[in-house]
Order: sequence, then structure tokens, then C-alpha cells
Amino acid sequence: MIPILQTVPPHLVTLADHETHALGLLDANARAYFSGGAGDEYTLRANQQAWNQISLRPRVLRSLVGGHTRINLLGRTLAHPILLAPVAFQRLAHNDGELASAYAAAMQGAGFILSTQASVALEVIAQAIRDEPQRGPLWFQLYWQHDKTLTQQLVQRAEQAGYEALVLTVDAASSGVRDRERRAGFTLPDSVFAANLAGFPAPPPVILEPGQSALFDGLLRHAPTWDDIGWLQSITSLPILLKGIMHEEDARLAQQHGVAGIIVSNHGGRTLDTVAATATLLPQIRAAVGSDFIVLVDGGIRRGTDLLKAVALGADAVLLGRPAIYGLRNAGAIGVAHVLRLLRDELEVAMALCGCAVLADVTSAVICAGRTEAPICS
Ligand SMILES: Cc1cc2nc3c(=O)[nH]c(=O)nc-3n(C[C@H](O)[C@H](O)[C@H](O)COP(=O)(O)O)c2cc1C
Ligand SMILES: O=C(O)C(=O)c1ccccc1
Repeated sequence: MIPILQTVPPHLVTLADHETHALGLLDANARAYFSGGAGDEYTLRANQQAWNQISLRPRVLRSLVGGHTRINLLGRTLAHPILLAPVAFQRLAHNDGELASAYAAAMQGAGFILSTQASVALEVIAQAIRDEPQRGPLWFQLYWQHDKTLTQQLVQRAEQAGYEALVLTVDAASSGVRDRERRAGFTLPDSVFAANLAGFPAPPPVILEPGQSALFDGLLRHAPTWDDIGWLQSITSLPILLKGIMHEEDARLAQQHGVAGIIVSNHGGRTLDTVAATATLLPQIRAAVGSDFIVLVDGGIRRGTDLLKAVALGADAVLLGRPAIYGLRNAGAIGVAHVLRLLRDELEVAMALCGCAVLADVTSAVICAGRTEAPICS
């Protein structure tokens, strides 16, 4: 089913314009959910600020003819290094929800990562974009379930439906302290639900002994650990990426456990507040794993220059979270496609004006020295 086409208001020419416009359209409930972060939202703000604080050092008079933004990722050639991040419950933003986003990604050659908590079922998404010739990779984001059989069912369904990789999110064993959502009294309307989990049994109630913690002895009892990565690898032939790596030691552990890659992410500032910005964490993590391991990054990417800096700091590609949701609210699939197009076009301009014809030319030489140094926390 092709989603209904809408038009983008002509005054929306940046991702920030999309955000402002969408925030005016979203109801208070959905606005708090999509735009909010954890705690006082320091990390949410820091993600964007950190990209802005990196200065560029362009090179000039280089030949740029034949330049392009193509990359190779997990055996495929992609037109550009942008994937849509897994974002839950997209039908809160637009009735077409993830179907519109996936369709837009396919039209723009962007990768699409469907959340376990999507409001459209994984099979519906895969079927809708399967035959789109330009489409980018389709990956499934996995949230570990309280029962391994259920986790395995999700993995098998994703594999069966044609998803090309699994993205195991490892930074959200517990939900963050989402004060903005709590103030807004956020609830899901009955019409929006986790479609992939329909029919899944609720976790059995936990009877706590005196002195036990509802978090440590309750919820976290079922959280995955490094020991579970081998099991996940044993039940699937899909490549696995770990999303939410923030420390170079964990990056090394991921590599030692034989996963295909990692995503440097702090969940868009939604889980633990005051975590360092991903732009700050990325260089050390890339240095820890060497140049051949897949490292993606997300958080606060709003401009082509942000994307260029991510590549300069060692990312192979980036994930885009909230801006796609704002495009979705503003104009459905067309809005998401517009957001992706704007970012691609800005990346090309940034590359050209830095004297980089291809992404391999985008190295730490294009940014000012000092920004790639280890953060103070190490
Ligand atoms: C409303 C919302 C829902 C999200 N849901 C998920 C999810 O289901 N799974 C996941 O791994 N990450 C989820 N994320 C995190 C994103 O995948 C991504 O890491 C983050 O949004 C990137 O930052 P950005 O929004 O600044 O681009 C969510 C983010 C938002 C804003
Ligand atoms: O909102 C989120 O960021 C998220 O990842 C999530 C986790 C569980 C249920 C729904 C969304």
C-alpha cells in the first residue's frame, strides 16, 4: 500500500524548520514523547551542541568531478550514509506511521531500522518496500524479551520477512527517567500499540523478597548480558550490531564477541542524562576498534556538516532519529523523504566545500585539531 501523498510547506528548508513546524502540530502527549529526553535533558542538548562545537578546516582548489556520497555497508553499496534510526510508535506522529517512514527511506535509498516497539508490524513493512529498486538496507531493532522464546520468535520473524541485520539495543535495560513525559502524563492511545508484540504474554509477576529491588531483581532479571550474545548469534545467520555503545571497552568487547558492528549512541539523550555527547565519544571508540570494524553513530545530527564531522571522527554512517519523525508529522512519507533529501544535499555541499570528493576523503584533517582528543572523562 502506497501511503497518501502530502505536500511539504515551502518554508521548511532545514531539519530545524521541520522540527519547529512539527512541534506546533503534535499534540502535547506525542510532543513530549518524541521531543523529550531523560532527566534535565543535558545529553539531549549536548548531542547537538557537540557537533556545532567542532570547527571545519576546508581544503580548496581540488578536483571534485565524479564525487559522490556512496558507501559500502555489510556487503551492499548505498547511495549515502544515512539510515533512519529505530523510533517506537510512529503512528503517534502520523496515521501511516512506520509504513510512511520506511517507504520514504526506500525512495531516498536510506537504510531503515524498524523498532521492536513499532506501531506497524515488521511483516507489513518488509512487504511494502521489498520490491523498491532503490531501497537501502532494512534492519530490525531488537529489544530483548522477558522470555527467550519470544526473543527467538521476533528474530525468526525478522529473518523470515527479509530483514538484513539485527540491531540489538543495549543502552535501555531500564527506561530512562523521562521527566518531560511524566509531566505531560504521557500515555499511548488505544489505537497505537506495539504491533510486533501483539499476542505476546505479559511478563509473569515477580514476587520480591524483603530488601530486593523491583529494578535489579525484577525488570533486570531478564536483561541480556554479554553471555547472551553467543546465544543470539547461534539462533540467527543475520549480522548483529549493538546499539548504544558509549565506552571504548564495550566497543572492544563487542568486537571480541564477533558482532558485525556497533552504533555509538546515547539513545538521543533519552535514557541516562549527562552521558557525554556521541560526537565526544566517537573518536576514542573508533580508535579502540580499528578502521575495519563497522561503527555508526547517532544523536543530534541535524545538518550535513554534522554528518560530515561524524565521518571525520570515524563513523561509517549515521542514524537519524527525531528529524524523520518531524518530517512524518509534517507531510507523511513525503515529509520524511524531504528531510532525508535535505540532509543528503547538505552533506554533498559540505563535502564539496571541504574539498572532499568521496567520503574516504573526509578524515580528521578536515576538522580542527583538539576536537579528536580524548574527552576529560577517560
Ligand atoms: C521517540 C523516540 C523513540 C525511540 N525508540 C527507540 C526504540 O524503540 N529503539 C531504539 O533502539 N531506539 C529508540 N530511540 C532512539 C533512536 O533510535 C536514536 O538513537 C535517537 O533518536 C538518535 O538521536 P536523534 O533523535 O537526536 O537523531 C527512540 C528515539 C526517540 C526520539
Ligand atoms: O522511547 C524509547 O526511546 C524507546 O526506546 C522505547 C522503549 C520501550 C518501549 C517503547 C519505546
